[in-house]
Order: sequence, then C-alpha cells, then structure tokens
Amino acid sequence: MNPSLSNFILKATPNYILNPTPEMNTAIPLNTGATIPALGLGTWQSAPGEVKKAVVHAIESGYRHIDCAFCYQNEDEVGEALQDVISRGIVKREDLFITSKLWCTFHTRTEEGLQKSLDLLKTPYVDLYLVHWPVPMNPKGNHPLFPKLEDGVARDIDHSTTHIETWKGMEKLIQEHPEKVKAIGVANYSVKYMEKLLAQATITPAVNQIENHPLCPQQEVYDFCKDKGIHITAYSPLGSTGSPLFKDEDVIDVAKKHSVGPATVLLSYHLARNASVLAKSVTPSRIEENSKLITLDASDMKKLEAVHKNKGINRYVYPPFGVNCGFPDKTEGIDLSG
Ligand SMILES: NC(=O)C1=CN([C@@H]2O[C@H](COP(=O)(O)OP(=O)(O)OC[C@H]3O[C@@H](n4cnc5c(N)ncnc54)[C@H](OP(=O)(O)O)[C@@H]3O)[C@@H](O)[C@H]2O)C=CC1
Ligand SMILES: O=C[C@H](O)[C@@H](O)[C@@H](O)[C@H](O)C(=O)O
Repeated sequence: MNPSLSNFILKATPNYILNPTPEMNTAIPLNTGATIPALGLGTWQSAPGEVKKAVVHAIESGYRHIDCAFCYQNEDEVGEALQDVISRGIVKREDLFITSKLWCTFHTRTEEGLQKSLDLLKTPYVDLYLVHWPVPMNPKGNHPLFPKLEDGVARDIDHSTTHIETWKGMEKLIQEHPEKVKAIGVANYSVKYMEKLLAQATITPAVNQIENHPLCPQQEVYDFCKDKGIHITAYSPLGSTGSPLFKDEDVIDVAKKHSVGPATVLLSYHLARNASVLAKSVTPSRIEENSKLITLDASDMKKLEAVHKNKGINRYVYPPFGVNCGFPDKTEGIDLSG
C-alpha cells in the first residue's frame, strides 16, 4: 500500500471504541497480563476523617479500584478502610486493585517509599506502583514532601539524579520484590519524557496516569502510549476540585441526550477511549452516582473531542515544580527529561 495512504487510514481510525462494556469493573488488560478495573476511586484531597468512610462506601457500592499516593497523607486511613472491608468479608484483598505512588522526595529511595505505603495501607502488596511525577526532589531538604529553596518559594529539585535512575529503582523493586508490587508505571509523563525513559528501560511501564478530560485530552501522549502498549489512566476527569467540567454545555448536551448527569458522560468518555478513570468523592451519593457508566456513541465522542478545539486546553493540575514536564501547553521551566 502507498505509505501515505496507510498513514491516512491509521489516522482516520477512530481512537475510541464504540461498544465497551459499560460497567465500572470492566477489566482492561495491562501489558503485564493483569487487568485494571475501568473505574477507580480517587483519594487526593480526601480529608482525614472522611477518606475511610469514602473508601468503605465505595467498596460496599462495588468499586474495586482505589487510587492512593504517599503524598496524599491519608494512606493510613485508606488502610483502615481496606482492613475494615476485608475483615468483614465484603471483599478479599485479591478482589481489589490498589495503586500507590512514589513521591518526588523518594526517587532515590524506591524501596523505602514502597514499604512506607505498604505499611500505611496495611496491605502486603500493591497492584500498581507509579512514579508520581518525573521530578526528583531533595530527600534531605527543609520539608519531607515539599522541600523549598531558601527563597521559600521554588521547589528544591534534586539535580544529582534523574527520572531514568528512578525508573531503574522501580524495575529493581519488581525484580527483587514481586510479592510486594504487581506492576510498575508512571504518572504525568509527556511523550518527551516517555521517549527518554523507554530508551533506557528494561521494563515498559504498565500505566501512564495523566490528567485527562475533554478540555485536556492529551491526544499525543494517549496515542504514543497506546502504540507502546502502555495503558492510560485518566485523572481529574471532572476537572478536579469542585468539578468545573459539569458546567460545560457540550457535556451537558450529551448528558441530556442520554438522560444522565454530567459525571456519567465525563467518566464514560474514558471507557470509550479504553482508558481507566479515577473519580474522587467523599460524598456517598456522588460515589454511587459516579459508578454508573454508559456506552457513548460516535457522535457523542465527536462532540466531546471538539470541546478543547473550541475552548482551548485547560490543565487543572500542574504543581509549581519550575520544571518543563514536556507537555505542549506548558513549556516553561527547566528540562529534566534527561
Ligand atoms: N497522578 C497524579 O498526579 C494525580 C492523580 N489524581 C488522582 O485522580 C483522582 C481524581 O482526580 P481529582 O483531581 O481528585 O478530581 P475529580 O475530577 O475526580 O473531581 C473531584 C471533585 O469533584 C467533586 N465530585 C465528585 N463526584 C461528583 C459528582 N457526582 N457530582 C458533583 N461533584 C462531584 C468532588 O467533591 P466531593 O469529594 O466533595 O464529593 C471533588 O470536588 C484523585 O483523587 C487522585 O486519586 C489526581 C490528580 C493528580
Ligand atoms: O496526585 C495529585 C497531584 O499530583 C498532587 O500530588 C500534586 O499536585 C501535589 O499536591 C503537589 O503540589 O505537587
């Protein structure tokens, strides 16, 4: 076939699937041979005193995938929730998919980072352990999680190492402790950083967890990862704090068409993209509402895919590292891609 024609056909192939099983625990294959449930409960900014109840309620409502991180400073309480549901026989540990993440100040201490999360979560293993950001921060700085330089503003980056070295530490974890971690992956990786990582990786990341929604579709990372067999998990699908995407008129139109709420559309969008999605809530009724997914059709996807073209990209989560993480809409800061 004429190469330009085959290129056209590839590009013309819709990047969504039209008949996904519209269920929150649809099992999506990972490159490890395991699967990841389509919907997970997010726990970032879920306050102590609220997060245990939220996780218990989610699992009692059928959620099997919980997204955690050491830097959320609430893994201890998530662990209490896990102990509670497991001890009451609601689920077995092996029925759950638990993700945690290596925080930036632990890049040179992968084993310690993992063990801290396992202890807090009170679980012998995590199903997925992610590098939270490709940004090593000073492990001996003036704060254990968010060290700053003397000006009290700029984050204290650890220039003595690289995210590639971090990945080698992650590979060592799974090679030496397969009983503690079932899959390794990354979060917040752009194409540029992923290319640099893959050039030196022995193990391809199973997952890249990125901000993803109609105002930030990240099509270039999505397509790159799909091509390499790296699963995408979407975070901040509702637009993060306060769910601002609920007000988008195109989202509302699609929701009205299907007689559902905006959450269902915003979450089902990822199911159609064969990605998993994390929705955070500490409100019982919303946790239940978010568990309902539907099958969107080609015209719905077309409408949702046009949202960022008409309104521009909106990235809600971009911490002030002072680092250029390689995303086309955020080009300021130092390049740590290696
Ligand atoms: N790897 C990374 O760097 C990142 C990972 N994540 C992960 O992804 C998860 C989800 O992203 P997050 O940024 O938290 O934001 P979300 O897009 O999930 O939005 C959460 C907000 O929406 C509200 N909300 C949830 N459901 C509903 C509903 N049905 N109706 C109305 N409001 C609703 C929540 O309120 P309330 O809780 O009060 O009900 C909260 O204010 C995180 O919790 C975290 O686990 C997120 C960001 C970065
Ligand atoms: O996972 C959620 C986010 O990445 C969050 O962990 C960061 O935004 C963090 O608050 C930071 O300021 O660096």
